[in-house]
Order: sequence, then structure tokens, then C-alpha cells
Amino acid sequence: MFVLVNLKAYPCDHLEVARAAADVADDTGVRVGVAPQAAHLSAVADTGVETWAQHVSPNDYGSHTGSTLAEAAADAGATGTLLNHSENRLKLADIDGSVQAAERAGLETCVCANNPAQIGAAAALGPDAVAVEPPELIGTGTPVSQADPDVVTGAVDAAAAVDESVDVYCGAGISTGDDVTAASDLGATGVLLASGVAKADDPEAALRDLVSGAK
Ligand SMILES: O=C[C@H](O)COP(=O)(O)O
Repeated sequence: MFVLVNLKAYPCDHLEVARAAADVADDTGVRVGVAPQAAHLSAVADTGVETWAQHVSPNDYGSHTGSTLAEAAADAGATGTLLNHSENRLKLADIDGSVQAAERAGLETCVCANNPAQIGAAAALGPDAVAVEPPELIGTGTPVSQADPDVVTGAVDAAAAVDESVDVYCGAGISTGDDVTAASDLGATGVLLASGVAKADDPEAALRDLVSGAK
């Protein structure tokens, strides 16, 4: 299982989380990634943890003020990127363009989507992974694997129907090792989470609990 921690724009200590995630990954052999703010990519990558961007633009080099260039994220140490997160939705053409931009820069890609139908559409764009997240469960602490298991199995089936090589992650409310185990039992190969670590009093303890459920 891949445990990917999205720090969003939470006021957490990104270096504390990154160092903890690097230690937990080293100690357990479980794949753990951290997706910080774009301005923190380089500092987070310097800790040695697997580092993901929260978004990259569909643009190539050029006159694109305010864009997050895929090559710049890769230069800063990112090895992957989320795309189309529920809090940063893109037009279909821009998701496609961002997947291509990320691939051009050598970044792994995970396209987020709300439900199985969107997961099928996302998988058709050829990312490395898709992540299903019911928006109403994000940040609630109620895990999707418990509240809406059918959305996870539906997403696994929808992605496989399009392209069996696309990994399927699930997210929203994931915060414990039991949640990670439940996600794995439903067919997900990774989890995408945020508040369970970014808002934890002890992020390292939260991460150790999460990875204890990874298979
Ligand atoms: O990117 C992470 C997801 O939106 C899940 O957030 P959450 O773990 O706070 O529910």
C-alpha cells in the first residue's frame, strides 16, 4: 500500500511531517509520500521522503504567470503529482494536459475523482493512478472505506474496465491503520489522506498507526 499524505494548505510543520514520514517509511518499508505546498517541495524533498506536488499546470515553458510548471516541480525534487483534487478541480482538457505535462517532466501521476464514473474517465487519460474521494467525506474523519465501501470497489472496477495497469487509491476520512487495511481489502493499492496527519498532535504517531494497517 502507498500512503500519500497531502498537506493541503494546513498550518502544519511540513518539515516535521516530512521527516516523520521518511523515518516511518525507512523503518517499515511501507511506501509513504508527502505532498506539500509547491513552495515547500524542495525543503520536503531534501528530507529524503518521497515528495509529490499537489498540482501541476498543463502548460509547457512559456508565458504562463502563476502556473506550476511540471518541470519546476520535478527540479524541486517532486517525483509525482496529484491532479484534479476535489479542492482544485480542472477542466477535462486541462487534466489531460496536466497528465501529459507531468509525464513529460518524469512525474508519476494520480488523478483524483469523486465517484466511479469519473474514475473511469480519469483512467482513460492514462495516469499512473487514480484516487476516488467522495467530497462529502473529506476532512470528516469518517473513512470512505467504512462509510461508502461501494464507491471504492466501484472505482476499482471502473478503472480496471478501462486500463488494468492504473492503480486505484482511495481517500477521505482515512486516519488509522484499520482504515488502511479496509481500503486494501476493498481493492485499493493506496490511500490519500490529509487531516489525519496534518492536524495530528503527533504526526509521527499518526503515520506509524496508518502504516501498521498497510499490507
Ligand atoms: O487529499 C486528501 C483528501 O482530500 C482527504 O482528506 P482528509 O484525509 O482530511 O479527509
